[in-house]
Amino acid sequence: MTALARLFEGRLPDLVMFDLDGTLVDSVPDLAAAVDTMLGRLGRPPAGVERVRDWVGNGAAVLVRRALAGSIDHNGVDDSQAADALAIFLEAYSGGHDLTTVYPGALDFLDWLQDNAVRMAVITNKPQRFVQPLLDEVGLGGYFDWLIGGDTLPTQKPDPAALLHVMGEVGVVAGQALFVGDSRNDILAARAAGVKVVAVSYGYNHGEPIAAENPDLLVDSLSALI
Ligand SMILES: O=C(O)COP(=O)(O)O
Ligand SMILES: [Mg+2]
Repeated sequence: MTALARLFEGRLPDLVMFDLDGTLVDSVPDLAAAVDTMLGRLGRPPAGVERVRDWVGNGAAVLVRRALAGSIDHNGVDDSQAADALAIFLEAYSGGHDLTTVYPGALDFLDWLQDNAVRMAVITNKPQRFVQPLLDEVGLGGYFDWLIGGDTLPTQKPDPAALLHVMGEVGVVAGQALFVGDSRNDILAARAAGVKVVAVSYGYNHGEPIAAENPDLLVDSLSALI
């Protein structure tokens, strides 16, 4: 029996919901480039990929505020400057996703789920407008029936609303659904929705080991779930 089937008492889940950044794709090089373009336009020094990696996961507005603060704690950032900076960032990030890559093992797992008629969704805190274009650019455009961005619904992860929304649309109960993610927000959202959660060890999670959040399963590659 596969590690995944063990979580579902011998069968496969009917629905697998995926986080995007840090789980399916390594998007930080493009996000960091857009952050650094924004900082440069404001006359500030670049942040660089390593720092931006720890700031991703709460959506674009929070990423920009963290970049302006130079730290994960963005209290004290001026709201109107943050709004201006966000507009610059969104424009810069619209330039494409040339530096974004699919993680090893992700494509194999998606193909395997598709072959087994498992329904799939992406639930990300990334703004909705970037999700389909990014998936298309990296060759993952054809796998998902539902794409929920950080601004699609009134709340974003760790709120479980997006998971509950997709589960309702598919008509799948919590016990037959799985969430796969890289960060604390993913685990909190999955737990709040009552669904099992697999974490990947290679993602972002603000520089903290995701094992500390006690996922139901922790894998170094999505191909380990096949
Ligand atoms: O903060 C982001 O934009 C990325 O979020 P994700 O990890 O939920 O895909
Ligand atoms: Mg993520």
